[in-house]
Amino acid sequence: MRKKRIVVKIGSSSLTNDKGEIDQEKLNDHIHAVAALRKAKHEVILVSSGAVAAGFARLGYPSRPVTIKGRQAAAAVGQGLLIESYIEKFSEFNIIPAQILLTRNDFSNRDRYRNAFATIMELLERGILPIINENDTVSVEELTFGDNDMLSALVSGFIHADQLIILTDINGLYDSNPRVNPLAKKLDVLEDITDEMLEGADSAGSKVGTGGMKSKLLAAKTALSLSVPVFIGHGNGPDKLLQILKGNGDGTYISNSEIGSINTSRQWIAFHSESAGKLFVDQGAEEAILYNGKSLLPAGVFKVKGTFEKGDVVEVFGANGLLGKGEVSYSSDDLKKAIENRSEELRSDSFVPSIEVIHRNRWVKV
Ligand SMILES: Nc1ncnc2c1ncn2[C@@H]1O[C@H](COP(=O)(O)OP(=O)(O)O)[C@@H](O)[C@H]1O
Ligand SMILES: N[C@@H](CCC(=O)OP(=O)(O)O)C(=O)O
Repeated sequence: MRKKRIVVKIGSSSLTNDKGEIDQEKLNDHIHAVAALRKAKHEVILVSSGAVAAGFARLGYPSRPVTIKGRQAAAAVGQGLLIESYIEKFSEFNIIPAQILLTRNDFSNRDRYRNAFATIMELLERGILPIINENDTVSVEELTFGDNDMLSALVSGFIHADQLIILTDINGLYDSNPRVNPLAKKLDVLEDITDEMLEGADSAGSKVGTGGMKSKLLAAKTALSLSVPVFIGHGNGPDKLLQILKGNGDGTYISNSEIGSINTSRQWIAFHSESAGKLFVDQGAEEAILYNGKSLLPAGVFKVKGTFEKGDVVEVFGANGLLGKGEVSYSSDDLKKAIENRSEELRSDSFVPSIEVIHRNRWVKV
């Protein structure tokens, strides 16, 4: 089998018990499976939850804390315990783990995004195993990824992974929550995540997990849009991840061969950038950027809203609403001037559009 780059996301329920401790047996199982993948020369990146679940008991909480500060304190204790266990157990296989803690902000800031990317690449090149978790201590609600499922999907796209494996406490996606509906049917292979599936997926998870199956489906949808195939399910033994890669996993496979890959800087524009302004374009421009793969030229822009600099990201609107986002080659002041000049020039019928407002390589449709 060709060497692959694989992101493995391990949920809290697959690492810890209900009492707030790391389940050494479950952890050992994952360690052996990751070591087997590495032995087969695949590159592995772990996204590991479990900090809160591994830490709350030591702080004297009877169950997963409900307050943000309680969860953050539990994560601060639990993350150390988790990494300690990973380092110790992986050392038996001569695998060196590296801890990476990220927030949503680290992705929306372009420099931090590039730095995180460069660090992960350097680690992989040196044969290190990156273990990523959300930086819970500084993540207030609006700065979180929502859950580690979405974090694993964004990381998979970011590093152009060949496969995202989401390990959880259930063997895949069912058409409704099987813990509530005993007649729920398992879905083995999917090409897309539909609204109906999202409705059938509960956001209630296990006692220690967050987001339930719904967050996994939303993550899978994002991974698919980034052209990364996804597996959701579980398994046992050192062979489980290799078997999943071979298509023999106990879970749901989600992939769509029609989706093309999207480069890292366009991913940043699509998923992480904050918009600094709005452009309104005419019908000709709409057709050019949506259907003909063209750059947006000043001639097609009739209104500019907001104050932005060259290099910022703006939203582009057509007659029926938002069309997409792109990086502008003009500041708002210069673009407004270009439009005003154009009106004057048009009157004299000699207007020649200068450089593009948004280059097609810096543009993503919604
Ligand atoms: N449609 C569904 N199919 C499968 N599981 C579902 C569905 N809806 C909700 N669930 C629940 O999602 C749980 C897994 O989510 P969660 O506890 O957040 O996992 P993790 O800790 O691995 O992230 C399952 O144990 C199951 O109870
Ligand atoms: N950063 C948190 C992750 C919480 C989370 O998303 O949990 P899960 O639903 O088990 O993947 C932790 O480590 O506890």
